[in-house]
Formats: sequence, C-alpha cells, structure tokens
Amino acid sequence: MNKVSILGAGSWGTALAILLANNGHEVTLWSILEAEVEMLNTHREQIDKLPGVKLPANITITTDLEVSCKDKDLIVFAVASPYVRSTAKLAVPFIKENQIVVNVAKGIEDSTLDTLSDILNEELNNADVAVLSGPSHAEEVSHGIPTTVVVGAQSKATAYFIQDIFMSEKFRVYTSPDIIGIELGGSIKNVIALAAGIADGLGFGDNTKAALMTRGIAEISRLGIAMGGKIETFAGLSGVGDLIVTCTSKHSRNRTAGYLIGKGYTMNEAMDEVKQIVEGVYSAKAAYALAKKHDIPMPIVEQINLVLFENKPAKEAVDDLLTRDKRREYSDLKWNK
Ligand SMILES: NC(=O)C1=CN([C@@H]2O[C@H](COP(=O)(O)OP(=O)(O)OC[C@H]3O[C@@H](n4cnc5c(N)ncnc54)[C@H](O)[C@@H]3O)[C@@H](O)[C@H]2O)C=CC1
Ligand SMILES: O=C(CO)COP(=O)(O)O
Repeated sequence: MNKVSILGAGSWGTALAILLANNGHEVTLWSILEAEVEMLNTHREQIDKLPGVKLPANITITTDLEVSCKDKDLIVFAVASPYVRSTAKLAVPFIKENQIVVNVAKGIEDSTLDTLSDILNEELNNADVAVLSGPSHAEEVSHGIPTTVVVGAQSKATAYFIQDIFMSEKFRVYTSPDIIGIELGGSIKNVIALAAGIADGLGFGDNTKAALMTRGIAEISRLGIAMGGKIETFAGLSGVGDLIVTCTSKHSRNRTAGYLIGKGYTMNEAMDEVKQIVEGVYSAKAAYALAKKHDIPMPIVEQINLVLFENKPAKEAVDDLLTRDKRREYSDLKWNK
C-alpha cells in the first residue's frame, strides 16, 4: 500500500483515483474547484463526468493542497494541461526533494512550447518527474474495461515503481525511458483527432479517417524524432495506440469537438458544447509552432490551425490537403533504379 495523491478531480483524475483505491492504495483526490470537491464528497460520485461510478471509501477528497502533497509516495498531476504550471506553483511549497511525480495530462504549453514534464521539472525544483499516457478513456477505465498505458521515467527504478502502483488485472502498464516521445504522441494526437472529427462532421467516411490517422502519425513521428523521441514510441501505445482510440471513440472530447466544427460550429461553440477540456485546441498552436521551429512539414496540423484560429472553412482545408504537391509516402525510402 502506498500513499498516493491525485491533483485534479475531473474525469481522468477521478477514474485514476478509483483504479488506485481499488489497487489498495490510500488515495487523496484534490481539486482547486470547491464545487467539484463538494459534489464528490456529497455524492461519492463524479456525477457530471463519470455518472453511475461510485468512489471507494479509501479516497479522501479535499481542496487542501498541503494535505494532498505532504508525505506522499507518489503525486499524480491530473489537472487539464493549461493548469499544470499554476498547480505546480501552488504545490511546490509542500513537495519534498526527489518526490516522485507522474503527469497524466496531455498537452504542450503554447506560450513556451514546453512539454508538461518540462514545466514540472522547472517548477518543482528537484522532483523526479515521470509521465503516464496511452489509449485510456476515463469512462472505460472507471468501469474496469481492459486498458494499457505506458509510463516514461528518467530511471528504471522510478518507472517500475509507478508501474507497480498503477498495474492491475484490468490496467496493464508498460515502461519506457522515452519521456519526450510519449508526451509528443499524447498531446499531438489530440490535434489529429480534431481533424478526424471534422472529417466525420463533414460526412466523409472510413477511408478519410484512416488517411488522417496514418498521415497524422507520420507528422507526429517526424516532429517527435527531430525533438529526440524514438520511432518505436510513435508506433506504440502513446503514439498510434492513443491516436486510434481518440480518432475513433465516442468518448473523445477532441473528436467530438471536431465533429461539431465539421457540422458548422465555431471552435468556441464546439468547446462550450463539449463542456470538458478539449486539449487539441491548445496543442494545435504549440504543435504548429514546434513544426516551424524544427522545420518539419505538418500539413494536417497547419490546416487545423487555419480552421480553428483563422476561420478557414473545414471543407476548404480538406481540399487544400488533397491537392498538395505530389509526394512520396516516406522520403527516406529510395528506389534502386
Ligand atoms: N478524460 C480522459 O479520458 C483522459 C484525459 N487525459 C488527460 O487528463 C487531463 C485532464 O483531463 P480530464 O480529467 O478529462 O479533464 P476534465 O475537463 O474532466 O477536468 C479537468 C479538471 O482540471 C481541474 N481544474 C479546472 N480548473 C483548474 C484550475 N484553474 N487549476 C487547477 N485545476 C483545475 C479540475 O479538477 C477539473 O475537473 C487532460 O490533459 C486530458 O487530456 C488523459 C487520458 C484520459
Ligand atoms: O487522451 C484520451 C484518451 O486516451 C482522451 O481523449 P479526449 O481528451 O479527446 O477525450
């Protein structure tokens, strides 16, 4: 049994709290939102986001960050990505040297182009920062539906420690040293999921979605390798695995927001309708800026930026993608003749 704290009590923080409590750990679930904590304490259920799933008794729910961070074996960052830095700044006074911290949010800070582990390393002094990512919708994890993820950490010991804490018969955890590869796959797949949703909203079919997913992972891999990630990671759970689930699942907020945009909603109308965080909207800007910085062609990411931020009609973006100059599928593959 370990003492684990989860910061952020939305869908994902709550689903992981249930998983970890069922694994026998002593869990503290923190939210900055008083109404959220009150609702969770009153109903012992995330009634808005995970209706029908009761919280086990060994979860303490609080707005007290000191209680949440002091003397913990593991601190899980599960706030939405735009709040990772502000939450880390609030938490740092209570975080001990070499504290093991695992971030489960998916995003890139658009003002700095920092990944979320960069942010935690900057803000938390000498914490040991890891990441956990993969195809894992909270709705399914909270119902014990079989799920697999990967933990990336700087040392094998930390990766194995986190693996042991999360692993259950229904939640299989792999380990990896490739933190940057895991983070880039997990955040940029949300941008491609917006595109997949738009294609659905425009009434296109399975061929179009498969094309977006395949060319999407090609874009993510090109950028990710330029930034130090490993090709195997983009073919793995946090890469193509998460891309598949997010582009195809009824649970995906990013795909749903894209669908609404394809149906004619503006970006803001779509985000309001979805209600929960649509991370791809934030990651789209950052991914495009990183593409320019590293001189990597990312045509789908570029078109999504034009649709989201410059009101380009989605149909026009698709036409522009289809009528680009002719290309080889992979420019590294050469003919002998
Ligand atoms: N929902 C899912 O299935 C999964 C989500 N994730 C990632 O986990 C992260 C959180 O997602 P969800 O829980 O689904 O989002 P959500 O929209 O359900 O909840 C976000 C939570 O962030 C917290 N929050 C809101 N405002 C805040 C503030 N100003 N300061 C600090 N905390 C604040 C609140 O606890 C809120 O419930 C995202 O990065 C998401 O991509 C990752 C895997 C699965
Ligand atoms: O990352 C996720 C599943 O792995 C959740 O995706 P959405 O934020 O699009 O719902």
